[in-house]
Amino acid sequence: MKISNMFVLSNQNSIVDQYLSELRDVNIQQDRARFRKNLERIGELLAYELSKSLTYKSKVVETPIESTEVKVLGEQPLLICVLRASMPFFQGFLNIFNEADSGFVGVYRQEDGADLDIEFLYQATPDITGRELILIDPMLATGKSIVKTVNNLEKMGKPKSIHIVGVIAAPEGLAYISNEIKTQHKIWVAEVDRALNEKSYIVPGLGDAGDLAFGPKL
Ligand SMILES: O=P(O)(O)OC[C@H]1O[C@H](OP(=O)(O)OP(=O)(O)O)[C@H](O)[C@@H]1O
Ligand SMILES: O=c1cc[nH]c(=O)[nH]1
Ligand SMILES: [Mg+2]
Repeated sequence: MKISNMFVLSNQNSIVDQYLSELRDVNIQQDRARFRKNLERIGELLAYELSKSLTYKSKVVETPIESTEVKVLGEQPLLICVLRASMPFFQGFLNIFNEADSGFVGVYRQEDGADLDIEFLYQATPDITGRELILIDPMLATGKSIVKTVNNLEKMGKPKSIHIVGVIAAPEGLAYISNEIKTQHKIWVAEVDRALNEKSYIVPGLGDAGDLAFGPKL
C-alpha cells in the first residue's frame, strides 16, 4: 500500500529487524522483560528517525574553551502514551525526548460480536493547542483506538501537527487513519504487516501486545 506521509523503518535493513523477530517469536515472548525491552528499543530508534523531521534552532553555548553556536530542538514535542500496551514503547520515546511533556490516555478495544468497540476512559494531558504531538501506540490494527484518541484530544484544541508512531501496522488501519484524521499528520512504524484477521488482530503480527507486556486483563 502507498501512503505518502509514512515512514517504515524496516524498509532499510537494521537491528530493528532483529528486535521485531524477537517480539513476534512465540517462545521468546514468554520472557516479558525482553518483550518490553524490545518495544522500548524500537521506540528509541523510531524516536531518533522522527527527530530528523523536527525543527532546530541555534544558540550559543560556552564550552570550557570558547563560545560556540550549536543547534538545539526548536520546541519540545508533546508525547501521548496510549495505555496500556504503549508504556514500554513510550518509555523509548521518553528516553530520547527526555525534556518533553507527556500525556496519557486510557483506551481499550472491546469485542462486541463482530464489532469492535473502543472505550475511551481516561485522559491526563497538557493543552495540545499548537503543539507537535506524538501519539505512541505499538499496534495500529483497525486504527480505531488512535482515531478515537485524536478525536478526544482535539476537543481541547488543534495541535500544530501530529505524528502517529507504531511498531506494527495493518494496511486496513493505515487507510482508516488516513481517511479519518484531517489534521496534518505523518505515520512512523517499524513494519506494515499483511492484514487483519476476523478478530481484528494483525496478521502475522505478534499477538496481544498489552497482555504480552503486562499479563492478561479481564
Ligand atoms: O487499532 P486498533 O484496532 O484500535 O487496535 C490497537 C489497540 O489495541 C491495543 O490495545 P488494547 O485495546 O488491547 O488495550 P491494552 O493496551 O490495554 O492491552 C493496542 O495497544 C492499541 O491501543
Ligand atoms: O494484533 C493486535 C491488534 C490489537 N492489539 C494488539 O495488541 N495486537
Ligand atoms: Mg490500548
